Amino acid sequence: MSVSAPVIIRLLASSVSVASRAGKIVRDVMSKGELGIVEKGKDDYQTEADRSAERCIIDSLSRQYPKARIIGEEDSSPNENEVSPEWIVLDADKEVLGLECPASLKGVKEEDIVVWVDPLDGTSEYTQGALMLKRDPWERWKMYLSHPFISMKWYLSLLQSNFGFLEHVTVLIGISVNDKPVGGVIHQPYFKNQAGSEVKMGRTIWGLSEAGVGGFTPAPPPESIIITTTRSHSNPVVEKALQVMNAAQILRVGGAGYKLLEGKASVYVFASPGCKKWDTCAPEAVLSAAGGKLTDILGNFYKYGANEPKPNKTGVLAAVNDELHSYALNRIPQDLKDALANK
Ligand SMILES: Nc1ncnc2c1ncn2[C@@H]1O[C@H](COP(=O)(O)O)[C@@H](O)[C@H]1OP(=O)(O)O
Ligand SMILES: [Mg+2]
Ligand SMILES: [Mg+2]
Ligand SMILES: [Mg+2]
Repeated sequence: MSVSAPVIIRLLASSVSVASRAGKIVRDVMSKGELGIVEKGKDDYQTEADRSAERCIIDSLSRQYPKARIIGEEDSSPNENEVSPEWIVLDADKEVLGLECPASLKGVKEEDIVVWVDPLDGTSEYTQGALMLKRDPWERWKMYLSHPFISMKWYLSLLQSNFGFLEHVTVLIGISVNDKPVGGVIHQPYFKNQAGSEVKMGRTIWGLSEAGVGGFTPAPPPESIIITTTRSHSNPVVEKALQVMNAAQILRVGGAGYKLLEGKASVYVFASPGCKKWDTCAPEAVLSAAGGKLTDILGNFYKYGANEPKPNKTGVLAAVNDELHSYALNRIPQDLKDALANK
């Protein structure tokens, strides 16, 4: 790797490479079928894929950037014996390495950086996707019975969804400096790239403040207001904030990363706690590098320093540009904003 490139560029390039490897781990765990689901809290689950992908990312990055602070959702403490050597990725994406570093980021030191890692965003959709890979209806029913958190309504909607919701799953690596997300990687393990008759799985998107985005072409915003929101963590306040938007359509999809990428919506509204710093750091970096804005429901930016609280207590409001962000912010009633702020 070019040691002359500024550390932000090198770290972003390393993150692009390791995110793809983590995506392969996510697919491999699914293919094996042993998900190892652990309940961390209400509506909050972890699988073998979350744990292994996190070890792959944190071990790979911390070996190369020991002075950066790296925080992962799953809190898996490094244990040399358990890390498979194939999970250590030391190469770096060539396209990102060749980027011109913005002047404001050239002087950033490794110790100034905080990295927020969500090894698998969209865990609900991932576990539900596993059901759909069971072709035998009896096997599928038995697996459903071992997923006590999937309601019958969801099970029926899954049966209609054909491939389940695996496409909503992403791997998120967000890079912050001075509390601000400046670089982000969003990898989609289940994105299908059609090359002739061959299908290659996986796509990686990156964004760097003042430099732009790569790995995809941001679509122009739809002409009418299309909102995206949670499909698995809704409640009456979340619904109230959606009703006031006067939207032409509401798309309910899983994961924080996928909502920002989907391209079909222009605003993301989630008036509830639940998302954490690792859910929003990478998406905020990519969105803002593409000209968008992500704040809480009150219009304040979250801070991404290592000692900041992890939960995004006051929800998420994101839009593809400032104008739509202001529109959505002004529509949310003050009493709803106050209720979230005082929770
Ligand atoms: N109540 C919650 N408990 C735990 N995680 C949540 C909660 N609400 C949101 N999240 C996280 O934010 C992501 C986006 O939310 P949603 O899919 O509901 O729109 C989820 O995929 C989940 O990330 P993760 O899957 O990494 O645990
Ligand atoms: Mg989780
Ligand atoms: Mg997440
Ligand atoms: Mg996660």
